[in-house]
Amino acid sequence: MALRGPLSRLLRFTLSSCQQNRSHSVAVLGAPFSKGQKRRGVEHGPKAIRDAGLVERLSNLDYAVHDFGDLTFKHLEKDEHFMHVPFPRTVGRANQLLSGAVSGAVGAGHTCIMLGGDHSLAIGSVEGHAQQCPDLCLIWVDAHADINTPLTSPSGNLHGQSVAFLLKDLQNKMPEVPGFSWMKPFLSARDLVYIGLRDVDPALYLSFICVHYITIKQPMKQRPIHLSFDIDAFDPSLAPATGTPVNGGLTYREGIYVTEEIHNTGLLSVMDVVEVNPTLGATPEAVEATTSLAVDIISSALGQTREGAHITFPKIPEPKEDTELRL
Ligand SMILES: NC(=[NH2+])NCCC[C@H](N)C(=O)O
Ligand SMILES: [Mn+2]
Ligand SMILES: [Mn+2]
Repeated sequence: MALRGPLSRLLRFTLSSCQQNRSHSVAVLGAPFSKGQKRRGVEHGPKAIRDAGLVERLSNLDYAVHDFGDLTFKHLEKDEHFMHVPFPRTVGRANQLLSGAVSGAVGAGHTCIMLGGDHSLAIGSVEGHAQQCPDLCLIWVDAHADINTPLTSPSGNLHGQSVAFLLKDLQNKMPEVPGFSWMKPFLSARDLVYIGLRDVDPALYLSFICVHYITIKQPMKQRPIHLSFDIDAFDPSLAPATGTPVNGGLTYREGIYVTEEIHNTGLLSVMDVVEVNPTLGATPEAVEATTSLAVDIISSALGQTREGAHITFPKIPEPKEDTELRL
């Protein structure tokens, strides 16, 4: 007999791996991968973000931090271009591996932080998340919409196409890309929100309008959130060590505001932080600024506040006689 009513709702709530212990347990997953674009160095992102003190900062926020280390990705030998898209099978395989790892981490009850790597990794990260939480919604913070298809992409780079692999709405616009037969698009455009866009390719203008139109008409409900944060959403003066910087980006305050508000929903389930490329900073300070910014947005998405801890005094302390200032 199928359960109905409050009990079945309670059981569904209790059993959902999307809800378990989320607030106290964080999985950190490194994805040192750069083949979704042509500038090497972004594979050093996970180490650079860890070296900027990530695990310590999260532990100070009272999380049990489980650092699962870095995934090992292979470059596949026979991996010819598909149209003008480089390394399709290598990118597809890397994402398949990442998908399994993210699914495992979410299934085990952790909030998962995925450190990239380039933004093509969002394909596997969101797919793996959706295996556990099919009702997730996606918040994409980025200078770029990353919604090109192989036919519209000016560069061929897969990091500019991740969203097109995920969206059901673009299914009939996508050719079959070798390396991706393990997945099917599953996300609806109404479950996607963009923040920070300012370099949108002309060919994808129409689908972009469609995403926004639907999003505004149907605001998101209480769903697990996948936050995919491309560090180039920030202004290059704040995050210079990245492959495709665009002027006029988010200020520090705007970026922290976004992550604080996402924390306040209590629904953050997976966060990607991608496109930190420590080999592209002009100086060590430029690299340090970018990596510590990455640590700041992760900490803020996990509950660090700018106002400090709230300590409530039962009675407001008053100065005693002998603490008076004597000259
Ligand atoms: N994840 C990124 N940084 N993407 C940059 C994409 C740049 C350009 N729109 C392209 O398709 O090639
Ligand atoms: Mn970008
Ligand atoms: Mn991106």
